[in-house]
Amino acid sequence: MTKLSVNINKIATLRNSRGGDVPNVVQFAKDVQEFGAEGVTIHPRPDERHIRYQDARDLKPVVYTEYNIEGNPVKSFIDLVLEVRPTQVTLVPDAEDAITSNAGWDTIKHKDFLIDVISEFQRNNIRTSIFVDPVLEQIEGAKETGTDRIELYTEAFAHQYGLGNESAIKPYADCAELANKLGLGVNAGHDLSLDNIKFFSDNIPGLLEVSIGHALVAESLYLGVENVIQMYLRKLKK
Ligand SMILES: CC(=O)[C@@H](O)[C@H](O)COP(=O)(O)O
Ligand SMILES: NCC(=O)COP(=O)(O)O
Repeated sequence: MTKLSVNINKIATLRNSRGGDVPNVVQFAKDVQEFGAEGVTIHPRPDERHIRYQDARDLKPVVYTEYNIEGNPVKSFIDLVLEVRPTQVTLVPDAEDAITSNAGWDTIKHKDFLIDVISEFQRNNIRTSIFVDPVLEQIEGAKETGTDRIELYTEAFAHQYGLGNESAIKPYADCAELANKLGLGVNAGHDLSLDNIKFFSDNIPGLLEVSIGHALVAESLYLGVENVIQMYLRKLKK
């Protein structure tokens, strides 16, 4: 069974755009779990433009499913994760000015750094995952770092599948197979959506978890807007 972890970064983005506390990210995390989500993911960045470090702390007591914190392991991020102690930390090599994550780790070049950071988290009983492109050498490199899991970066698949290219699944399926063989758990995320998730999960062996945020929030808007407009109209009726 593949677990669905809901990335709530976009909820924080919406909140921050008005400066208040609407929508409330803690309440949202409680609600998505009530609705069946099997995990909550956040991706705090150093500029705190969406999820803030304080949100990570505030969410800890309410996330009773899997709590996954993603991010680039700069010192402030490492300190935060060690303080909050989520179920899982996912290491992502995103530049500070990147709009969103845009590449996986070079697990060969950064092997020593990753070994150090991963062992520190594991000593503190935090499961580790590292964000990787679907390249076999990178999966072999990931194994060398001692990580518990990998997260396959699915942007390329999502883009190609949207254009009708089903063969874009192949490198992901091959990498998942290799990871299974090497004893690495397999997660996946980025641009997964209602359109592509079934095909993706049907074709990836041993897929343990997907984290989905951007599309899930956009889809929730589209699928909820009719209901909300009707509710307003009912309240406006004299
Ligand atoms: C690693 C990954 O793909 C996601 O964490 C993604 O970066 C979501 O973050 P944003 O919501 O900030 O785009
Ligand atoms: N790890 C991927 C994630 O958390 C969500 O990415 P996206 O669905 O917002 O692209």
